Amino acid sequence: MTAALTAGPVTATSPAVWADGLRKRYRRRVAVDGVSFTVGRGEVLGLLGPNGAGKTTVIKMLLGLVHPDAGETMLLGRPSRDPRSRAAVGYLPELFRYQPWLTAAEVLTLHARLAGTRDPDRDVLGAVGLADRAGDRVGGFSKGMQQRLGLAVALVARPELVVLDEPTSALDPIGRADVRDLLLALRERGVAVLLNSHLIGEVERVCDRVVILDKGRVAASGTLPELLGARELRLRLDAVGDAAAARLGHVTARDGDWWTIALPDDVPALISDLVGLGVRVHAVEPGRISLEDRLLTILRGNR
Ligand SMILES: Nc1ncnc2c1ncn2[C@@H]1O[C@H](COP(=O)(O)OP(=O)(O)OP(=O)(O)O)[C@@H](O)[C@H]1O
Repeated sequence: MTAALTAGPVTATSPAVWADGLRKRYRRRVAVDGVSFTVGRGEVLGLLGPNGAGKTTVIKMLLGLVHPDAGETMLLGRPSRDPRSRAAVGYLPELFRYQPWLTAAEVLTLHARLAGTRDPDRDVLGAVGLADRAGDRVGGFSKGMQQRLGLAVALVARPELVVLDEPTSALDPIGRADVRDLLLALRERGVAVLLNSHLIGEVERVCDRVVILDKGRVAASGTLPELLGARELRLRLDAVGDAAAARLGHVTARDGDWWTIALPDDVPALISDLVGLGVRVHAVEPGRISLEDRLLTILRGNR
């Protein structure tokens, strides 16, 4: 993997994140052990892995909050220690507290000034569903509202890369769906997102690519189709004669009335042929293993 990585010159097309051979040890415990990956511009990358896998440590090394023992990182085509790259990165830490005596609007103004932006995004409180709480003190916010504010802080300076460490852990289902829409809107605008989340369904819905960390190493990585394998079709059928069974092609699994086959090029043509051969078709659905199943298989195989 390392050989395929090239930081290249600083251009708008340099990867948003380039990490090569990151290592970190805390006393005798190896937290991160040779992690390399990239996040492209406008790409949403999910970082997955069990507790203690090293995800937060990787994020902190990328952002210059933890000094790596070895390895290199570039953000937006510049070394991560370069203030010009950091100014274009929005970060929502896993654990954070804002000054409880400030209002939400004041927190945003403060962070826009800290980021040195002349053009803060004034609509960002609306984007995270806090438009009507701008004048309220943060000390009175619920956990979920604080997390929404944290997201607004990460976005206020119009970043080119957003790093979100468990952004929805305190959010209700509607809040999670809002964040999902927000991430997809960011991607539309070409903003890159690095998302660390234990909510696998969420990662599966929004991420273009996934890196799975385990015991400080990359256990697997790839696009969802790469990780989840060939797609299949599940059909509930009865009255399947020999000719219909032959028409189904390669059957990968059979459980009573349920048949799982490799996804055919033309599903309607298959169904029409099956009906023509006297088959009763009760259900047709996509069959692909979930990211959760894949993750568990990878992690259990790694024990
Ligand atoms: N400041 C620190 N001092 C000592 N050990 C640390 C420190 N930070 C992290 N570690 C250790 O490094 C390993 C990786 O921790 P890290 O927080 O990166 O994991 P994680 O994948 O983010 O976990 P989680 O999903 O639980 O948040 C763990 O064994 C942890 O105990």
